[in-house]
Amino acid sequence: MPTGLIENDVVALRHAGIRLPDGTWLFRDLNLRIAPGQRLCLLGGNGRGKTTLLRAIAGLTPLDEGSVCVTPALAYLPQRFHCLFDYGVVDMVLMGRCRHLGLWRQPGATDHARALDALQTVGMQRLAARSFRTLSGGERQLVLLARALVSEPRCIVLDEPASALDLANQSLLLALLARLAHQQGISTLFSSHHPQHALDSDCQVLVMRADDLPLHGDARTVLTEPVLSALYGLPVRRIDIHDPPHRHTGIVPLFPSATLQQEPCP
Ligand SMILES: Nc1ncnc2c1ncn2[C@@H]1O[C@H](COP(=O)(O)OP(=O)(O)OP(=O)(O)O)[C@@H](O)[C@H]1O
Repeated sequence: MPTGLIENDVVALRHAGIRLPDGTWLFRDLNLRIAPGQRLCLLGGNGRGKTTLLRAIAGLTPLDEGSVCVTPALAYLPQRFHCLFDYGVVDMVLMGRCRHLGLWRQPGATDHARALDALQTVGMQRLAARSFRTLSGGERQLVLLARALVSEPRCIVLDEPASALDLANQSLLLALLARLAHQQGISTLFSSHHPQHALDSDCQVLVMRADDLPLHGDARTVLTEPVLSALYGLPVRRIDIHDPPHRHTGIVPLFPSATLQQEPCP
């Protein structure tokens, strides 16, 4: 077990803090434990520190205070991925096998089969013969998710994984993360600008607020209308929708521009 992790936890942050170059703290005294199969959605406005926190958990940004311990089997999906070389899609997915291959070993038939399986899981098997650089933003996000899957992770850290996905693929992503959690005990931490994703996934949330401590807890409890309205600086309503046998909660932001359009021109 890696030093600093308690029981089966895959992530442990203790009194974690990161300071910006101007001396202000992006977050401070943050304590967080992620257990196997736990899903945590990070919410917060632009520039609140979601990417920075996820990068710190992935070991890519150092903390200025406190400590972070993570499982060695952690996969990280960045918000944007610039590919220096012209890799094929399957080669890109196979990079996820590096940890299992060791130095100088080429991926074998089993690794290739796993890569194709993972592409199928994310609905991207039809792109197997393409160059990664030629893919659209959403296709890239899904291929990088396949790369994370073949690494056999215990925890996946995803920075806005749905930012380029259409509604069907957002649904596929959320269902996949839930399945990974329930069937394989894989934990996920993901950031989003869609509180709906946290509610629909019935997961935990960490709400990163300006000038206040983060709120942490069950999405359905934490994401009240006052909390959402304060977070985004505009009125936000929660609407319960009963679509038997399912119950959904919709999040509706009341954009001022919508009301302006209804006012008669002077
Ligand atoms: N190297 C840096 N130098 C100065 N400021 C930085 C640096 N890196 C990040 N920041 C600032 O830290 C803040 C948090 O950035 P971060 O990318 O973590 O926010 P975010 O919540 O992921 O935002 P978004 O939702 O827009 O992606 C931003 O104000 C950003 O400008």
